[in-house]
Amino acid sequence: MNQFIAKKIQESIAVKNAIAQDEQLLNNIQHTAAAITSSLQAGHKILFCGNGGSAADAQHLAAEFSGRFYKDRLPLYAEALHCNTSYMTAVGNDYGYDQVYSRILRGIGQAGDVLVAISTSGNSGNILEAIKTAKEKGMIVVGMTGHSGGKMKDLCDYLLNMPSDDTPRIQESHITVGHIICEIVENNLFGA
Ligand SMILES: O=C(CO)[C@@H](O)[C@H](O)[C@H](O)[C@H](O)COP(=O)(O)O
Ligand SMILES: [Zn+2]
Repeated sequence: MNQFIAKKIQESIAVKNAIAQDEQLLNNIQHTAAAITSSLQAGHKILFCGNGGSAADAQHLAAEFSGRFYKDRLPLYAEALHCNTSYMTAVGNDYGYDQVYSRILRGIGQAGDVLVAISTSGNSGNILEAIKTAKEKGMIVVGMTGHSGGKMKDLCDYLLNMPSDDTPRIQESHITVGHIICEIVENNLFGA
């Protein structure tokens, strides 16, 4: 059993090592942090969405911005879109689950806001609909996906496609990269 556990840990490390050696992906992470910084500086907001574990990741990362990360500093405007269960159950029930994120974006999304769309497959219907609406609104779209990017591949302004096809390993890297982006943005806005 310990061998199995050690193998899983090595697999998680291998994905992170591959990110650290991928100059293009590192550049995309850097550019994403710059875009989020500029959006917040201009008074816009950062909205996150995902399903299952990626909803948890969306909520986790939004809270780093809106609550605090390393620094005791002003709060930043960031939200995860799934947190109102009355909204999610009503819109899922009345309009269909594919509409749950696009509908709220139609209400609150504004040009210049950033949507961080998290999907390991890149193929979840509600995430694809959210991206479509965000683009119609003039929002900036950051996609966090697995290696192929799925259908999200050509729809995002910034694609952070983790070099793995294994859902949990992709999610672990999304959180690592998300934390790094939070740290860069916090340093940009409040000093290193
Ligand atoms: O956390 C996990 C697996 O680690 C699951 O809850 C997973 O997030 C769900 O199956 C999602 O529905 C997968 O959707 P996606 O990442 O392909 O968009
Ligand atoms: Zn999971």
